[in-house]
Amino acid sequence: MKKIAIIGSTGSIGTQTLDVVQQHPEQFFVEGLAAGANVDLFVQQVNQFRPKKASIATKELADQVRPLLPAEIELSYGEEGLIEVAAGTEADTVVTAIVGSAGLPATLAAISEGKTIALANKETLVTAGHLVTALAKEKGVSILPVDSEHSAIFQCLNGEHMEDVAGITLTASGGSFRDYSREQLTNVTVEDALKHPNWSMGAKVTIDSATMVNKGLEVIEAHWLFGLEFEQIGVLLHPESIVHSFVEYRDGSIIAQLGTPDMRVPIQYALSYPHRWNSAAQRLSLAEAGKLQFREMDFERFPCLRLAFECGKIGGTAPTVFNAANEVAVARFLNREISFLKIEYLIETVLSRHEALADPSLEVIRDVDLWARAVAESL
Ligand SMILES: NC(=O)C1=CN([C@@H]2O[C@H](COP(=O)(O)OP(=O)(O)OC[C@H]3O[C@@H](n4cnc5c(N)ncnc54)[C@H](OP(=O)(O)O)[C@@H]3O)[C@@H](O)[C@H]2O)C=CC1
Ligand SMILES: CC(=O)[C@@H](O)[C@H](O)COP(=O)(O)O
Ligand SMILES: [Mn+2]
Repeated sequence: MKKIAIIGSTGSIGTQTLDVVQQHPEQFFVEGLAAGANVDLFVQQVNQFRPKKASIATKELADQVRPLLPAEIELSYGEEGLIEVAAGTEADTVVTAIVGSAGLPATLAAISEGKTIALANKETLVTAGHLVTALAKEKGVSILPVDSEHSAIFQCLNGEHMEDVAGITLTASGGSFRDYSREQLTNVTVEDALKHPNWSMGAKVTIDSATMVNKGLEVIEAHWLFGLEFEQIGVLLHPESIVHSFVEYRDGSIIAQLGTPDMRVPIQYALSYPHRWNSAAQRLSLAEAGKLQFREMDFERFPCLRLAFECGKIGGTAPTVFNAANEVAVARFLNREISFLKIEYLIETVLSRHEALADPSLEVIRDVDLWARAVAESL
């Protein structure tokens, strides 16, 4: 039986992780659940799964939910609560389903305690990939990808030798505005941006998908997860999201992973690895799919992807700034303070004011992250 803790249990990845748990109740014990502000769902989850420890975003929310939870459950809150759930239980695996670099301290704490990480929270690897991977190496901890593209690459690498890898290609749906010209992007709305063509996901990653920031974050995520140079990582537009990504080997062979777009499959694989279990996901019929389309990525149309590659290659604090500026820009767009196109303007402007620092400590990452957020708020 696997003991798991989930940070971000009330979100899209968190709830689908609990779906997987419900499909295979004999395989799991839920040790810890941490949520943000979705009180109703948090109370329901804690009462249903009876973790030993639970956490919610603030003291006020914790006071509000305490009477609604079984007395024996240890309830905490805030960043310390997240750390308690991620690192302070008997869980052997922590699913990082929280959004944003807010997940970094709890992820580092979980790794310090030797817990396997099922990583959905890509922002932690973007903002501090060198620290996360170095600590994981030191502690002998595996970081198993949940992100669909990285799960695909992980599956395609199974049993192979890294020195035989020529390169990998991440597929990109193109997001909500795939076929819009840049001119057409001028007046798009939040509602339009939230309509992803293939995946049902949280708001932030859906907007990231429309700006192509998501693929940029994923390129940097792949660099850290698989130890590849940025020159070995490509991106291809694939509107159907059926080929989840692929690896090219030095003999010219390409190995791809395919399936219908359903996050329960990569979530489950991170938890069942190295085994595979039954899944309720809809089966893929290639005959029904008929044609699959692939197109070259247009870096003029999607400048945030170009910026992400540039930041990844510069390294140090450049990806930290890219990520923090984007988090603020997306929040401001969702809050209807700025237009869609201003997201990329904010990222580019904040980056232009930053001189990247090499090999930053956690303290420097925190300071730079705060600085970038303040600048992005002020523009
Ligand atoms: N959704 C998807 O299909 C995919 C997502 N990912 C990645 O997975 C991560 C999660 O995405 P997704 O599930 O879509 O996001 P959601 O917005 O749906 O969920 C985010 C979760 O994090 C919680 N949360 C947010 N801030 C805090 C905080 N400060 N303290 C505690 N909990 C917090 C939320 O709590 P609450 O709702 O209670 O406020 C919620 O449970 C992201 O990094 C995303 O890029 C990767 C691949 C696919
Ligand atoms: C499901 C998943 O992994 C998302 O991160 C996905 O990648 C979004 O799709 P696009 O970024 O390709 O639009
Ligand atoms: Mn993805």
